[in-house]
Amino acid sequence: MPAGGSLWGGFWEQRARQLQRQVQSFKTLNVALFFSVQQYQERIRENRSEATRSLAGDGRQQPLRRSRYPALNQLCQGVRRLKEDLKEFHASSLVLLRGYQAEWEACVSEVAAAVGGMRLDAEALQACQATAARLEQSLQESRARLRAERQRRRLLHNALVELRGNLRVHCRIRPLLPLDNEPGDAVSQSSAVSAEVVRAVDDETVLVKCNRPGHPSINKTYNFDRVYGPAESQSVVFGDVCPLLTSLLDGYNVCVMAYGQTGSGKSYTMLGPHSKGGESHSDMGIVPRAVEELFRLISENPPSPEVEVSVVEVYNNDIVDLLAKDSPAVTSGAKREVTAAGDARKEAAPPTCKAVGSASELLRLVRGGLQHRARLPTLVHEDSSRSHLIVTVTVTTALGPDSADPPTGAGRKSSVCGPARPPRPPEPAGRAEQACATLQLVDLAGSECAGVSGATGPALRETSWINRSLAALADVLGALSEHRGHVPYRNSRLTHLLQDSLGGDAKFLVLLCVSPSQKHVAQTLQGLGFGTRARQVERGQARRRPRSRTGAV
Ligand SMILES: Nc1ncnc2c1ncn2[C@@H]1O[C@H](COP(=O)(O)OP(=O)(O)OP(=O)(O)O)[C@@H](O)[C@H]1O
Repeated sequence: MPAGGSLWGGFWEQRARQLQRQVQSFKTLNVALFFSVQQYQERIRENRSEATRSLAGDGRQQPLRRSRYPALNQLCQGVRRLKEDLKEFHASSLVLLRGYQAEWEACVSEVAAAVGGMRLDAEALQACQATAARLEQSLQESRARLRAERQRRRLLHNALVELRGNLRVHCRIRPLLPLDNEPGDAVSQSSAVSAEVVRAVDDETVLVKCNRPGHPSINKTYNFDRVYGPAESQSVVFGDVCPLLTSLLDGYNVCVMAYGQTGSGKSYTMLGPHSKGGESHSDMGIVPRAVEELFRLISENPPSPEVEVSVVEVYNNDIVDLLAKDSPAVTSGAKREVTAAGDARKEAAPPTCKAVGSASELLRLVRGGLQHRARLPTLVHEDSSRSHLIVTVTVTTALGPDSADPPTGAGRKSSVCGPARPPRPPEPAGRAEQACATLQLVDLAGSECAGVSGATGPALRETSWINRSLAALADVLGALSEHRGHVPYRNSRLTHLLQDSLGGDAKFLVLLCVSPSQKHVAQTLQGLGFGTRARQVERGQARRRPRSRTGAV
């Protein structure tokens, strides 16, 4: 309770206000209760009057109920019928259901049987796959064996070739080109494939298969030491020439000669697509590649040998010096004639022979010489060579005291090895020995049929000389293969120039170029025949070409 009198007064005032508020709320509650009581009383009254009304209505409805009995009866009968229908429906549904169940069970057993069958199939498939894998493996093994056998056979064949005289024939089939289309020939124009009648069966076999209406059908195979298909690159072809350069530096004469009809790819193979240079490295022909490889080998094996080059062409059976640029005769258009080494007629000058110190220097000279080479567009080839081109690279190497006649390739990175030969007797003291070897790179003019090439006038004379010199070449090879006592080298300037390589002791590679086209099939058969005859030549083993510093070869 508060302590002071004023505090007491405040307390009671507050208390009085509270009580007044309570009284007020009780009054409000009382009024609300009053109204509720009145509402309840009102509801009781309403219920009473409703009950009275209901009792009165029940008395009125008795007759109505009685009138509704028949309808109720009908309704009951309808319900009964409905129940019976329902029962029937149930029974028929049951029958259907059983039928469906039987069908389902049959399906299930069919599926089970199929699954079982599939499992068996899968097992059989697995067994087949296992067999296929075994067969694949044995195929791989057989292939590897075949490769090894081929390699062995090639080595044996190489040894045989060395023994028979180092003359190899490689055949290159060029791709089909637009120039192979025969004017007006619907077949070859519409289908390049049908016009392709020459193909490489494997890397040693060429197949010629041709059925032309009105001509006897041809189906013939030819074997060579190596066959290049149309897709084989310049570098692949050079890969087989490359080892010969090692032999050259070991003192062996080497000759690589491209033979084939006009437009068959000889210049492409030997020089590249543009003989004037500027081609991409991958297109480079054998001449630039051989020159680069030669100087690469030289740089790896010091001391450097002396290298000289001469470039001549045989044109209309005249030997023309293509390096004699300074000659007024050449600049004025007439060409200077020279003679083959060993020719009895001494009145003609030997070809210009230039010393070179690098591959680029040598190639510059060759390209310069090529600008003077005789060329002419013909109906068969728009840039046809009308002369035989002979690039001769002479390499003179000083031989060490223990280097007399080693097996080919000794001391070099790679080589085409011949069988070992007995050592030569030692040179007298004080005489340094030199190996002087020549590399002849020959791009022959193409054989051609005057009627087909459309040659007339001077061009016809060129064609005639080309064909005559190629016939002379075939005669020489024929005489060599038959071991005739007389070999007609002097029937043509070409064979005379190549005498050392053809009948001598050089390592000789003939690159036989052929067109795959049906249009050229007759010339192709002639070329393949030439290659086959060349393979029959046996010349004896290649020998190194040593000479004393003072003496001649
Ligand atoms: N392997 C090849 N791949 C692509 N094109 C080639 C191939 N061989 C030759 N050719 C093309 O075929 C055409 C004829 O080739 P090439 O000039 O070498 O013939 P050729 O035998 O030297 O003819 P000719 O004896 O008349 O001079 C050229 O356009 C050349 O580029």
